[in-house]
Amino acid sequence: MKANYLELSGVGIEFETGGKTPFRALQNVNLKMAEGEFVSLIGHSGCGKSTVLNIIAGLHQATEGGVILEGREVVKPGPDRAVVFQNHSLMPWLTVYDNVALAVDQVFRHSKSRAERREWIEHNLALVNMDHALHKLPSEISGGMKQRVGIARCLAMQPKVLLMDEPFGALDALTRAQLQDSLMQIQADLGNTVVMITHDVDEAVLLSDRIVMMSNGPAATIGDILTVDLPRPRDRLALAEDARFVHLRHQVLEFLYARHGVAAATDTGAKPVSAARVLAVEGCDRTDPVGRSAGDSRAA
Ligand SMILES: Nc1ncnc2c1ncn2[C@@H]1O[C@H](COP(=O)(O)OP(=O)(O)OP(=O)(O)O)[C@@H](O)[C@H]1O
Repeated sequence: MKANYLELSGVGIEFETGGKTPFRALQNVNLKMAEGEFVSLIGHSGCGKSTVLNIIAGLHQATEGGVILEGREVVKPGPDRAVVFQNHSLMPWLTVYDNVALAVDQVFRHSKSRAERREWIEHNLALVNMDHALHKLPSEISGGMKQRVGIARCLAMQPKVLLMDEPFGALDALTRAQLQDSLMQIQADLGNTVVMITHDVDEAVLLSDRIVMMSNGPAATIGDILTVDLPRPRDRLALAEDARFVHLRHQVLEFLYARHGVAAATDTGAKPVSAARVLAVEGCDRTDPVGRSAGDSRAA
């Protein structure tokens, strides 16, 4: 396993706003990831998580600093980095099989025979338990199933890094839990290097090796990094009662609410809400969507 497999050094970005002053979204973001590591990005809405992911994906260019993947600078998108978005991005006119085939043909047209590609597509759909629906159209399967196909499509490209932008954010709690378990199993089997954005504190602790907690923007940066040293495989039911899990969860909440309370609270001079209060209010028994307003359609 390579230690500095993916490295962000001194990453900053300014966006043109149309006015005189550009908007500085990120400043001095530094992160080194090992091969096979699972890292979650968490932070309040609008702090810059997707921007970090897009810079790693090569969809945005950093204004300062840069990203090195396996010794090479990332300057544009490439098949070595696959992105899973919150809402599946399947082609509605293609079957489940053909949606995955599109990506597989692009990457393996010259290196795998037609029969090998067919086997590979079916194998990846089996990994996410979707091999029973090869010939269905996206409109004929559920939201969770579509998301499974999106994940299979990314896995089938054998990317060096899997980038996931709130992959389970739009799903109901039961489907989300099933997909989290599938993802843990797949990562245990394949050893993928994963960067995942989430607003769900429990999800971050359950899935990650490390949780990167971002400060509020503008000029957001990494505020702290929490190592999740819970042994694998992880069982969600057992962990719910596990003192270490509860402690890690509390540390994330402490960062988000006590140390980096929402901007509205600090702007008005009010004290940020304490993690203890959040836990007390929520009864400490549920997932904590971060930085979502009541009107936000993505709220869990
Ligand atoms: N292309 C762009 N042009 C101008 N500003 C942008 C652009 N993309 C992002 N921003 C701004 O940069 C900041 C970070 O946005 P980003 O989408 O990365 O946040 P986020 O943490 O992923 O938010 P959320 O959790 O709500 O998805 C925001 O203030 C956003 O308005």
